[in-house]
Amino acid sequence: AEKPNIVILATGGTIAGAGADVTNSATYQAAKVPVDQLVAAIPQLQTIANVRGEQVFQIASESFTNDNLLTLGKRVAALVKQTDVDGVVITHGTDTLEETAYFLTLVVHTDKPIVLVGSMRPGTAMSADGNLNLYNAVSVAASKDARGKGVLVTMNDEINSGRDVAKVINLKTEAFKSPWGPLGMVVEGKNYWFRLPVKRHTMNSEFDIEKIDSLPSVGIAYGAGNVSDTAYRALGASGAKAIIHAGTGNGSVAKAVVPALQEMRAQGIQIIRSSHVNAGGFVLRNAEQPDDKYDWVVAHDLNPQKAKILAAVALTQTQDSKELQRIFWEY
Ligand SMILES: NC(=O)C[C@H](N)C(=O)O
Repeated sequence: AEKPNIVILATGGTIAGAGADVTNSATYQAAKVPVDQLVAAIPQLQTIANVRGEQVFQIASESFTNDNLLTLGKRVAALVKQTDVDGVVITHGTDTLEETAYFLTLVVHTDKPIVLVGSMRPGTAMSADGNLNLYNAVSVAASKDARGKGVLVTMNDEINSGRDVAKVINLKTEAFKSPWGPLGMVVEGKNYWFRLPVKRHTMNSEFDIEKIDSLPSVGIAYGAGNVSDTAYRALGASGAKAIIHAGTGNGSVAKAVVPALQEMRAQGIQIIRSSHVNAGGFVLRNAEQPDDKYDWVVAHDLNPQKAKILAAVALTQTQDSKELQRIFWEY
């Protein structure tokens, strides 16, 4: 049988990082090694697929911007339309990998596998995790059984849904978890699936990267004890079209913050309540705050940074808070 054709789009991150010494697992520079070198380091890739690399960016992912998301999204969308491309792998820093994975889930219309991958240690370190993660990513992207499952993330032998996976711990190689568990495992080039995403994604999404040329500004402000409304008001004054409340617990909002959010909603800014609890928040309408009365939106199970991505994408299409809430339930 002919080998599938896989394109690796490289964007930087620790998987392209380099340290001064093999003992440097945490002290290193991200985004140093070019994609051809990453591919050449794993000759076994060519036994599972015809692999070629493209350097899209060379940046640490904490510096990803909306422009980077749009450029990458448009490149992925163009590639998956090509009959000579069977799957796309994206090497990415881990800090915002969960945002890019969700963004692509929302805006790229394809059933071809799109797999994001990073590493927690640079390739120069002892027990570097990048090569195995990348081998796993290519093997998942090259397999027919990965089709139609939405954008995927392969880290630490797990296959997670790009929708809900998040970086939950730093330094450890077991850094990525979904609150609802992995979709499967990849072991020695074979996939073992256990569940499927039910939220709308890729080919069933109403959003399309080919129709999106800019994303509105969406800000995140963090709830904690003794919080004031300063950050919230500053975001509103800076022109944010939506504010994600990274709330305590159930997305609860401190008394000191509620009036500012009511005022900003009256000015047309969307207020979206999410939760910053570590293992996965889940915010319900009218629990903790009267969302119907205030015309606020809840982020469902999306963490604040994923809620930011969905809000930005949704606001390219609607300014209606009820529509926005529908979208938050469906995606
Ligand atoms: N492990 C990593 O990739 C972290 C790095 N700061 C990045 O996101 O680019």
